[in-house]
Amino acid sequence: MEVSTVYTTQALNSTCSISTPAKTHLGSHQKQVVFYRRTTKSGSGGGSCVITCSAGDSQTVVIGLAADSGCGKSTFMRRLTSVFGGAAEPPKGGNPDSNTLISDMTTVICLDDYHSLDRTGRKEKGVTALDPRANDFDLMYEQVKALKSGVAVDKPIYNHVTGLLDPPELIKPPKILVIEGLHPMFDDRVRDLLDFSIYLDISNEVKFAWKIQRDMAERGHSLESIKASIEARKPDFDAYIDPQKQYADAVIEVLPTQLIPDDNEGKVLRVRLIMKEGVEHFSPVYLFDEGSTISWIPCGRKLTCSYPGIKFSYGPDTYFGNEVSILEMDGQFDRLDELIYVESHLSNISTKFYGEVTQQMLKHADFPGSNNGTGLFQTIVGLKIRDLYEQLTSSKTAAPLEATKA
Ligand SMILES: Nc1ncnc2c1ncn2[C@@H]1O[C@H](COP(=O)(O)OP(=O)(O)OP(=O)(O)O)[C@@H](O)[C@H]1O
Ligand SMILES: O=C(CO)[C@H](O)[C@H](O)COP(=O)(O)O
Repeated sequence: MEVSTVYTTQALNSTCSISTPAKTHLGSHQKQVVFYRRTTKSGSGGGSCVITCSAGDSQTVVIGLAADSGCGKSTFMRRLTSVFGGAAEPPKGGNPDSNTLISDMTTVICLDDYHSLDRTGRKEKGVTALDPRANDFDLMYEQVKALKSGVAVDKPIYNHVTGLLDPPELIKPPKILVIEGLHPMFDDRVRDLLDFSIYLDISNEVKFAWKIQRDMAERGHSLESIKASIEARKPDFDAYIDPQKQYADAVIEVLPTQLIPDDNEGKVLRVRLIMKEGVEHFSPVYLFDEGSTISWIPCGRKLTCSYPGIKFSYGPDTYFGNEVSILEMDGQFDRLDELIYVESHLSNISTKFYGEVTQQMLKHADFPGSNNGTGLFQTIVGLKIRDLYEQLTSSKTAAPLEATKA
């Protein structure tokens, strides 16, 4: 079923006038946001209008996090929001099945909320949720653009419990907006709104091991049904989700270990942090010496390692034609407090004090991946995002001063 709800865009602390779309001359403090009504099944109720607002000074920094379902987005988000301090919670007094998480600094919205077809609708049309035809990219673009410009929106909610589209919830523009889900970099208009983008690239073998662990243990699914669901999603995953990694500023790639020959357990992981060079406000992390090619086995007097050990690598490379730096960790930590030894050999990690990475990792030692490169690199990317946010916001406040000087 398609949806006939009208989604409005509300201005926060702003004066707005609504008109039909037209070329309008905007004052320097005015923002123009076009919002769309979804067309009903009969075709009525569609169209668009324009809201012109005098928005506040603060602008929202927008981060995109793309990954397939069950690939660690929620875990990554918990690590990221923790870097900014304060716990992230669903909107107070709202829909208990809301997918949104709000903390002092961040609002995380799940792009599943832009499914234009509910579960029955997808079944009727024979499309998966990964298919662009099951998602409303016009609305996603308009609402992310509005939030980025300081304008609140009524965002739809996709209810994962019922499989239905619930009435919308009000989202106010936060300091940092994270859009996480299947398609944050699919639509070029949405992609252009991102200040930084991350792709979690989990290899098929590892994805399968994680899904089995979660869906069999926590959701009572059978091995056969898990296999069937992964297979059914694969063509659309390959066509629409995976290609987004070429646009990401940072990719966390998770592969089976190379330290155990023919390992098929998926417990020990080789994790690669692929960082694009030349991204404004983001300088890649390095090991020992920037730009060199390094291989490092830190096990010994200062780092306890049991079989199969730990190996780090670092160096320049290319990825989808772009220059990148890649930091790799294969293996897992025995003692998390000894991570400080590794941390002290990494540079450009954007910590505010010595040992901050280790402190963050210890704080969330119970999160999945805390003993390997997934947790380590997610934490580092969280710190890099904090740094990017601080640079972006300080350059915005510094701009008028520079203008005065000139
Ligand atoms: N780094 C990791 N190491 C081991 N297992 C992990 C890791 N990250 C996630 N998992 C496993 O994958 C499951 C899904 O993780 P998470 O909920 O963070 O993913 P998600 O992408 O948000 O999933 P969904 O989109 O389905 O809600 C976890 O319950 C855990 O079993
Ligand atoms: O990929 C997904 C989430 O990222 C889901 O498969 C998608 O949202 C469809 O949800 P449901 O399982 O409720 O049908």
